[in-house]
Parts: sequence; C-alpha cells; structure tokens
Amino acid sequence: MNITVTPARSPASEDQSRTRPSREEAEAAVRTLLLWAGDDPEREGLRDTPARVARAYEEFFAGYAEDPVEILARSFEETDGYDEMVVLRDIRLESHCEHHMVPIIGRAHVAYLPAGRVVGISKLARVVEAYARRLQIQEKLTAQIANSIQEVLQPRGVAVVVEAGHQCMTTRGVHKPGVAMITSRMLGEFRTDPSLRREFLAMAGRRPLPEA
Ligand SMILES: Nc1nc2c(ncn2[C@@H]2O[C@H](COP(=O)(O)OP(=O)(O)OP(=O)(O)O)[C@@H](O)[C@H]2O)c(=O)[nH]1
Ligand SMILES: [Zn+2]
Repeated sequence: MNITVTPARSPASEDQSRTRPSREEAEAAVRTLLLWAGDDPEREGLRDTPARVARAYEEFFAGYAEDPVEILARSFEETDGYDEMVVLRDIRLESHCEHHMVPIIGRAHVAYLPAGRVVGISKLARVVEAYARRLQIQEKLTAQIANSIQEVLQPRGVAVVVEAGHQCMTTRGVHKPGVAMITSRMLGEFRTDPSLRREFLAMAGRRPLPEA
C-alpha cells in the first residue's frame, strides 16, 4: 500500500511558484468580498472585519506550519512490554472544506498497536489538529493522520475513524442537516485482522456528533 506523509508546508518559503500575499493584501481581499456580498466595508461594524478575518484565518489554517513528523518524534520505550491497543476516543476536530471553505466539525478516534515505543497521547491529538487546520476533504484528512503515525512511530498497526458534519451540506447547497460523514483508515494489523478492527470500532462507539 502506498503511504506518504504530508509534512508542514510553508507557502512562502517552500514553493517558489506561490508567494504568500502580505497581511494587507489578505485584508484587501476580505474588503472585496464584503463589497461583493453587497455591504459597505467602511461602516463602523465592518471597519475592523478584514483584520479580524485575517486573524481568524491564521487560527483556522495554523496547521500548514505544523510538522506532524516533529510532533510524533518524541516517544518512549519504557512501557514494561505494553503491547495492547492504545485508543484515543472523541478527539474534537475542527477543519474547513477545501471546496467551500466552510467548517467541518466532528471528532476523530485514533488507535495504534505499539511495537516497543509509545507516544505521548497529546501528540496524537496534536497530529489530528495539524492536519485538520488546513483546507481538507475528509478522506485525505483521515489518511494523513493514519499515515503519519504509521510512518513515524512504526507501530504494528494504526486505525483512524473520523465522523464529521460538513457545513457545506447544511447551511448551503443540498441543505441536509444531521448527516454525518464517516471515514476510516486501517493500516497494518488493523487492516489484516477483522477482530482487532471490530474491537477498535466497538471502543470508538457511536454517539451523536457535536454541534457544528
Ligand atoms: N468526498 C468528499 N466530498 C466533499 C467533502 N466536503 C465537501 N464535499 C463535496 O464536494 C463536492 C463539490 O462539488 P461541486 O459540484 O464541485 O460543488 P457545488 O456545486 O458547490 O456542489 P453542491 O455542494 O452539491 O452544491 C460537493 O458534493 C460536496 O458535498 C469531503 O470531505 N469529501
Ligand atoms: Zn464543502
């Protein structure tokens, strides 16, 4: 199977064909959108909005500057031989759909089977964030989380399930609230052993999605 790890990407420094616009240019683009929506960017309530939107985008898309390989690099071997499944359930996930740039809200469940080394559990949640805080489709997000854990930690297997609501399907377009998209990526023993997969899915459970 083809496993690739998507690293941090710095638009300005790594891809010379794309220069990162300045903050002023980004704010001017927001002003254009406000005008295009039919409002007056100079009225009091909107005057600071371009700067606010730029700051919000820095938060929404902070993942481009994060390197999941670096996040996962610190691991521990002193586990007294612990080799059972480690599961992190219900990791809150906030992403943005790459087609409409509106929120994808849900949660991820991440499991791995240690092969000698374990990783700090917060690092698994940080990897979810590093990939979620980018423009995404859910399939790619799910694969990226699993691939990076497999590549860096080299466990006997990795399982990732993502359940999320897509606001591009609720607040616009087809307008279907309450629809959950569920994606999974199973690697190593989770892929070859159906009973392990069942054990993980039973732990992940099925509960209502968080409010979008
Ligand atoms: N597979 C997949 N599709 C997604 C995801 N997020 C959004 N989409 C879909 O991407 C598609 C983009 O379709 P287009 O026809 O190009 O865009 P559109 O005209 O805005 O489509 P509608 O949403 O149907 O109005 C839509 O069907 C979305 O529902 C995702 O994470 N995975
Ligand atoms: Zn969308």
